[in-house]
Amino acid sequence: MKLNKKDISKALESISVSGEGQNMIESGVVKNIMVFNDEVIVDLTLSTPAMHIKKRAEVDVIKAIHDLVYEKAKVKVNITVEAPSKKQPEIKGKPIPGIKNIIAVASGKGGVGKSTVTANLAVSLAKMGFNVGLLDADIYGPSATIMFDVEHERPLSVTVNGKSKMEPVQNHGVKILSIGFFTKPNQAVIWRGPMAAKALNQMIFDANWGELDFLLVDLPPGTGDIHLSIMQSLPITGSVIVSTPQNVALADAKKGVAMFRQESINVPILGIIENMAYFTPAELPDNKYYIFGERGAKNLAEDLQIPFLGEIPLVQSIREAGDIGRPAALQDNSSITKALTEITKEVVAETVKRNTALPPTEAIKITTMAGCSAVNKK
Ligand SMILES: Nc1ncnc2c1ncn2[C@@H]1O[C@H](COP(=O)(O)OP(=O)(O)OP(=O)(O)O)[C@@H](O)[C@H]1O
Repeated sequence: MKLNKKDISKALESISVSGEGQNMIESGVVKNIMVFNDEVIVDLTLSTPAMHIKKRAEVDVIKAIHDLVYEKAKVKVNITVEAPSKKQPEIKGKPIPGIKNIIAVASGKGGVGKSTVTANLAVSLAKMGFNVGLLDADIYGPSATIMFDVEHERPLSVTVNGKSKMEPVQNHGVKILSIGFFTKPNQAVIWRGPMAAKALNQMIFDANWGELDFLLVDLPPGTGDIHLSIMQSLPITGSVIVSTPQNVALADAKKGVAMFRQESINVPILGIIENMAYFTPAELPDNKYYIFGERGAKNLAEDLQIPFLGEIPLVQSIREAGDIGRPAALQDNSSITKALTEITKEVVAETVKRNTALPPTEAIKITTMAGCSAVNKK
C-alpha cells in the first residue's frame, strides 16, 4: 500500500500536546514526515527530556497512523530534544486565558509546611483584593481540601461556551481544585508521572477558573518527574520555596532551587520562605526557641542569591487553624496574620519585579493591585 504524507499529517493532528492546548502539527513538534510506500518516518522535536513524555509521543504517533491511516504501516519515530536555549528565566507553555500569574510553591523536603504556607498565601492575597485560585497538585498528600474545609464537596460540571468544564470549589475567597477531590480518603493513591500530569492538566485547562490574578500551585514535595511535567506544561510566572531552618530541609530546598534553575525548566525563583523559624509558646509570647536551628533558610537565600521573603514561627494556632479548615491568615489582627501579610506582600512585590524583567505576555500581567502597597516598593 502506498501511503501519502497528507493523510499522515491529518492523523497527527488528532494528537494533542500535553499542556499546549494545540495538536502536534500546530505546535510545530512534528519537524518532518517522510513516506516510502507503507513506511513512514516521523521526526519530532520535543522541549523536554522526560522519558515518559518521549515514550508517550512515540506511542501516540504510531497509534494515530495505525488507527487513522493504515493499520499495517511501518512507522519509525525519531525524537530529538531541544532544550530552550535562552539562559534567562522565561515564561513557558501556552498562556491560560484569564490567569495572570501562576506561582508554584515547592519545598524539596516533605512536611515542612508547604501546603500550610500556600493556603495562607492564598487567603492573604484574597484579603488584599486579588482574585485567587489554588491548585493542590500534591499527589502524595493533598491537603487543601482539609485546610479550606471543603473535604466533603466536589467540583461541579458547568458548560462554558458549549464545553463542559470543572467548576472550582470556593471558600474563604479562594477558588480551589485539588487532586484530593478525586481520591477516596484513606486510600493510598499511586500516581505515575503521566497519570498525574494528565489529571493536573485537566484541572488546569478544563476548569472554569475565570479571571485570576494569582493561581498558586501546591507542588508535591521532592524534585521528580511530576515536577518536570507541571513546569513544562504551565506558563509559570515564578516559584516560591518553603523550608524549615533545619539542615536536612535546607539540603532538599537547595535541590528544589537547582531544579527550577535547570536549563530545561528555567523557572524564575521569587524567593524562600522560612517556616517553623522558631517556636513561641502562647504563654511566653516574647520567647523564641530555635528548635530547627536559626536563620538556616535566610542564610541559604543569601548564599544562593535568592530573595528572602520572610519567616513564619512554629505556633500551635497555625496547626490548629489548618486542621479546622480556616487558615491562620484569616484571624483578625493577630501577630501571625501580620507576619503572613508581610510575606504575601513580598511575594507580590517579587512577582511584579519579575514581570517587569520578563517580556510582558498576557500570562504575566497583573491588573489588580487593590489593597497592596508592596507593589510600590523599591
Ligand atoms: N508554622 C507552623 N506552625 C505550626 N504548625 C505548622 C506550621 N507549618 C505547618 N505546620 C503543621 O505541620 C504539618 C505539616 O504541614 P504541611 O502539611 O503544610 O506540610 P507540607 O510541606 O505541605 O507537607 P507534604 O507536602 O509533605 O504533605 C501540618 O500539621 C501543619 O499544620
